[in-house]
Amino acid sequence: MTITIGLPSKGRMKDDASAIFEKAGMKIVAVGNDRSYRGRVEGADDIEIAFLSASEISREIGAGTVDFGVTGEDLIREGLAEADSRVEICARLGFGHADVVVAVPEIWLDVDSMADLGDVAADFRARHGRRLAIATKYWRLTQQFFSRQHGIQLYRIVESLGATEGAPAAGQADIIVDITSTGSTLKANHLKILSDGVILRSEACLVRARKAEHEGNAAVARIIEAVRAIL
Ligand SMILES: Nc1ncnc2c1ncn2[C@@H]1O[C@H](COP(=O)(O)OP(=O)(O)OP(=O)(O)O)[C@@H](O)[C@H]1O
Ligand SMILES: O=P(O)(O)OC[C@H]1O[C@H](OP(=O)(O)OP(=O)(O)O)[C@H](O)[C@@H]1O
Repeated sequence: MTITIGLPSKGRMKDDASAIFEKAGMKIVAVGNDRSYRGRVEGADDIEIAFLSASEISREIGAGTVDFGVTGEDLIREGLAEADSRVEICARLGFGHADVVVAVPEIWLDVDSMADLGDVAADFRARHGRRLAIATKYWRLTQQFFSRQHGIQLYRIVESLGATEGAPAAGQADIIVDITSTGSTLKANHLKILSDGVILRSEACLVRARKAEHEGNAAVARIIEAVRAIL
């Protein structure tokens, strides 16, 4: 069986992901020229590398078209329903740290927690004639956190594909759910994170598609062991 590993082809995780594999004794070499989206591991003919974007990796692992991948936990949990039954997080890799958070305008002085936000959502329609609007690209995580974990049902999600932090000032939404690492984008947009508003602490992970053929496969076990050994 050939084992396919999805690695980031671009973006902030690209270099660190390749470096982890190299450190673990799996040197990645491109097949063909530098712009090729296929690679292999030196000395391991049974491993193939597919270079994909971080969010494609999450999707392909869910579909089982790659066996392993390196991507952010946020993209796994946002991209896949019932993620834990479909994929295994084999290792947390120590880079690509970012938190998915609920942030509200700093001037909402009496809103500090999800309970406070629940109160605001409950009488938002009476006060403003519409539901509380949340700008985000994290639909699934937002719904799980608001509806299932906090019992907040009265809101509307406004899809945002970029510059999410600007949505409240632009009047497109009231609050946001987005990723933050240093916090400087939130600050620049006068937003604050709620005290219990961290939905997920994400980082880059080695993720495996749960497949029957992996059971008892020595090469699969070796890849996991090699990566874990250097962390
Ligand atoms: N400051 C940050 N902003 C956004 N994402 C970050 C940040 N720090 C780490 N990450 C993580 O990086 C991953 C996304 O990486 P990147 O933005 O490089 O992907 P991408 O190449 O843009 O993918 P795609 O084009 O498919 O969206 C996510 O898992 C995210 O959690
Ligand atoms: O907390 P901070 O350190 O300020 O980082 C957070 C910001 O960084 C990312 O945007 P980026 O500009 O990287 O663009 P992208 O979302 O298109 O990757 C992310 O979407 C946030 O807006």
